[in-house]
Formats: sequence, structure tokens, C-alpha cells
Amino acid sequence: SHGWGYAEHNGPEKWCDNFPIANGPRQSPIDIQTSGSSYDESLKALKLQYDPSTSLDILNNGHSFQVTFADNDDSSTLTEGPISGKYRLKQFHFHWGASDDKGSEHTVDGKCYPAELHLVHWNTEYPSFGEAASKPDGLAVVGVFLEGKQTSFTNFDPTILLPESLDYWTYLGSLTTPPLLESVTWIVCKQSISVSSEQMKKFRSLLFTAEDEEACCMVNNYRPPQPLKGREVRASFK
Ligand SMILES: NS(=O)(=O)c1ccc(C(=O)O)c(S(=O)(=O)NCCc2ccccc2)c1
Ligand SMILES: [Zn+2]
Repeated sequence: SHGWGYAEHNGPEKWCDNFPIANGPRQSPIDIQTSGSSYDESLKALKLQYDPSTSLDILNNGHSFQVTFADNDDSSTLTEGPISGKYRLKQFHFHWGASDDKGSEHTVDGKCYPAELHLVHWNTEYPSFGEAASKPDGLAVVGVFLEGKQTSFTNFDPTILLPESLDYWTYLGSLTTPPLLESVTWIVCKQSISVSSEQMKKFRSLLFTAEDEEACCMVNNYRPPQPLKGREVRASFK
């Protein structure tokens, strides 16, 4: 297909054929050479104000997966920092490698990271994202490097994984993996949350094995149901 991609036949070295600006004066990403960067005391701190209720969907757009946000009001914005005015969050997405030694788009003194998050915002000076995307001050993308296989996962708000109804069943049970300690009050929600086949595919692409072992996909990691043995199961709903 003539569509751009990241393969040999349609990758970054070929993009200039259909997009001559590829050789333009302000192309991204760049290698950030720390010795060549200078402190600017006039730069303000970034002000990121996001409202999670404006997230719309998650989709595989053929070159990344992205989470799209409703941008018809100023619920999720970027202000201050190096920009003037107010920019609205449109989407975020990632770039990553086939192994941890590559994947980020920007590099720092030649160092690559395994992945990079991009939060894409557009200048509300313009009527729409599409309009802004063609203006020199139209977009602002916050890039965040991702690294490490085991990394701190602080400030993750697990409530975002909960269903809207918190009706539940409860019973006295145990851990479902060794040491199977019988110390657990189980609270099982009646309503499920949705997951796309893409996300499931990602789960199933996780491996039980370490890098240096033969790959074995992490699937079927569940224990089958055990005998109730006269225990009571109570419900929080009628
Ligand atoms: N790595 S990056 O932040 O530069 C980036 C990557 C992909 C996309 C995208 O369109 O999915 C985007 S986008 O959401 O900003 N779309 C840019 C192309 C576009 C312009 C005008 C209208 C629709 C799409 C940005
Ligand atoms: Zn990007």
C-alpha cells in the first residue's frame, strides 16, 4: 500500500516521496544534546489540567494506538510552559521498539528509551484541530519517555478501572495462587468493564518467560472454581 508506515518500503526514509516537508527546517524528533541546551529562566512550569471524563475511545490507528479526547470545550488543557494561550488535549499515543534498546523518537545525548508517550494538544486560537495542525503555533505535544521493565507505577488511579455500578457479591475465601492463604474477603463486582481485542492481544503478547528464555505467552493464568463447602455468598444489590 502507498500508505506511510515504518517498514523498509514505506518507512521514514521514504516519507519525503509523498511529504517533501520531511526535509523541512523544523522536523521532529531530534537528538537533545544537553550541552547544547541553555536554561531559560523566563520559561514557566507546564500546567496540565485533564478531565478523564473527556476521554472518548482507544483505537489502533495503524501506526500506534491512541486514546482520543473530546475537545469541544476547555476541559483538558495545557497552559503556561513555553506556550502562550490555551491548548486543548486531542489525543495521546506511544512510539515503541521491538526491544528495550530502541523505540523513543527523541533521544538525549544519543540515548534511546524503550518508548515515548505523546500528548497532542491544539491551540484554541484556531477553530479546530485540523486548522491548528497547519499553523506554526498550532500544536503542542508533550513527550514523555518510558523506560524500564519494572518501574515505579505511582499515582496510578485504579478507580479508572472500575465499572460505573459498584454492585457486588461478597464471601470469605483465599488467595487464588500459592500460598492460597484463607485470609481474603472477596468483593466481586457484578458489572464488567470493556476491553478491546487489541488490548487483549497486548495482554496475550505478554510473556511468562524472561528475555533470555524461549518465549511462552502469558495465557490461561487462572485457577478453576473450588467447592463452596456450605459458605454463604451475600449480594449488595436486590
Ligand atoms: N508523533 S506526533 O505526536 O507527531 C503524532 C503522531 C500521530 C498522529 C496521528 O494523526 O495519529 C498525530 S496527530 O493526532 O497530531 N495528527 C496529525 C495528523 C493530522 C493533521 C490534521 C488533521 C488530522 C490528522 C501526531
Ligand atoms: Zn507521536
